[in-house]
Amino acid sequence: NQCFSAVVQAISSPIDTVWSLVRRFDNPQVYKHFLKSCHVIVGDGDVGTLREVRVVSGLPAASSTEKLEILDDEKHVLSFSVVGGDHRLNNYRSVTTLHRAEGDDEATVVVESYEVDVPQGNTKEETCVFVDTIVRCNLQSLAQIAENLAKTKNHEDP
Ligand SMILES: O=C(Cc1cc(C2CC2)c(-n2cc(CNC(=O)c3cnc4ccccc4n3)nn2)c(C2CC2)c1)NC1(C(=O)O)CCCCC1
Repeated sequence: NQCFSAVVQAISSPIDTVWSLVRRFDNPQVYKHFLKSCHVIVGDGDVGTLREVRVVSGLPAASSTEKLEILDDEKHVLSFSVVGGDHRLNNYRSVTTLHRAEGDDEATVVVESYEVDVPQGNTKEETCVFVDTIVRCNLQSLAQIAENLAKTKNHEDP
């Protein structure tokens, strides 16, 4: 019994700027503010890399072990799965894709879809609401950082 959903976020920043943030599997805490730290257990940041992330204190879980499944710099696709940790997100796997916004080269649309097992004692609906909320937070934070980066870059360029 799994739940599937997707979150879409428009970002006023060029696709390469947004991708430079999303593609860093070794440094997710740049925009995922529920994460306190991340360290790579195995690998060099390419497909197959394993990371351990620690969440900020005060949350029920403490850590999660995650594996990079897809990293495509041409198609702007990143996918990872959760393979361990002291939480209840079993068989979580997400795919994040970036798209140039129609008719605006300075804008990007991010689509993050995921699947996860519905935990014992929760409904499909509750699980989607729970995960959608976190993913939406992450993508809103990504938008803020990417838009700030785009401003500074434009400022530097003559
Ligand atoms: O952003 C993050 C960081 C992140 C990672 C984790 C867990 C260590 C993995 C957590 N967390 C999870 C928990 C314990 N509750 C669950 O397990 C859990 C699972 N089913 C549920 C279903 C319904 C209701 C409550 C549920 N409750 N305590 N803390 C958080 C807290 C909630 C804000 C944030 N993680 C994702 C990412 O994109 O990196 C996006 C979200 C999915 C995982 C990947």
